[in-house]
Amino acid sequence: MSTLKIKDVVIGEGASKIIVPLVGKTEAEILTEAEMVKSLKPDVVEWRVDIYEKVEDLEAVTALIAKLREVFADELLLFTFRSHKEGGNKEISDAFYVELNQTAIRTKNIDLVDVELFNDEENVNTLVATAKENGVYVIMSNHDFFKTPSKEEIISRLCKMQEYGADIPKIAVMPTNVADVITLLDATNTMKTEHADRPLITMSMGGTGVISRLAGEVFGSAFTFGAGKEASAPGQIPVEELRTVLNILHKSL
Ligand SMILES: O=C1C[C@@](O)(C(=O)O)C[C@@H](O)[C@@H]1O
Repeated sequence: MSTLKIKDVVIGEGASKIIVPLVGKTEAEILTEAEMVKSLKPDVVEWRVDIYEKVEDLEAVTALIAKLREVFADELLLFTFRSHKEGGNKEISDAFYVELNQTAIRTKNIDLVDVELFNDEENVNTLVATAKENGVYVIMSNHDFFKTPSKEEIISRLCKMQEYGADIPKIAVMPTNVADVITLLDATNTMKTEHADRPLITMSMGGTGVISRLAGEVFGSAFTFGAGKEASAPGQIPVEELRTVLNILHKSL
């Protein structure tokens, strides 16, 4: 597996890097939250644009991206529209999903964009191509908020993301028992050692899955999401606590 360097962040080496989501609804809330999140010194800040009240207004989205870029001049900025079917807040058409993400990419004010795997193949290809043309990195993602697919299925989805040209494949699944968490960790380790030629992000959500958010350096997840003002998914723990555990693990390895 090779590492990926974006600005000063070397991904896939050392302790898992920390991504903190912004989950405000209004511009004022998002900008206040941004200052608070900046003080937590994240490696990456994820703007969950599906929560923004004006997500359907491309001019408003573009203007807010520019303001977030000013706040996060040094951190990496990740633009994510999480669709309703994958645990997000809003339903939009496929056509608008492409338009929204292309608009964000073309501002060149973001470093990374989230593209969901389970989309029309042509749309996924279009978004990957637009990102590459504009120097924006793609995190390709898939979420199952109800269950954990088999190890083979998890690996097959992550491999499919590599085939699409994703810079960082990502999967988040929900465990219904401890064995499911082990399945996710086992799939991550096998992916890392046998299939992946680039960094990955995996997590098992909810309380039972928290170990997967802490032990990425051991099993092969290059990033972990920590809660800033508020968690954006079940199982995220506050950044300060997360960093403490990541450092303990890193020193032991
Ligand atoms: O895809 C992910 C991962 C996530 O769902 C989590 O479980 O930490 C949180 C989301 O904000 C992010 O877009």
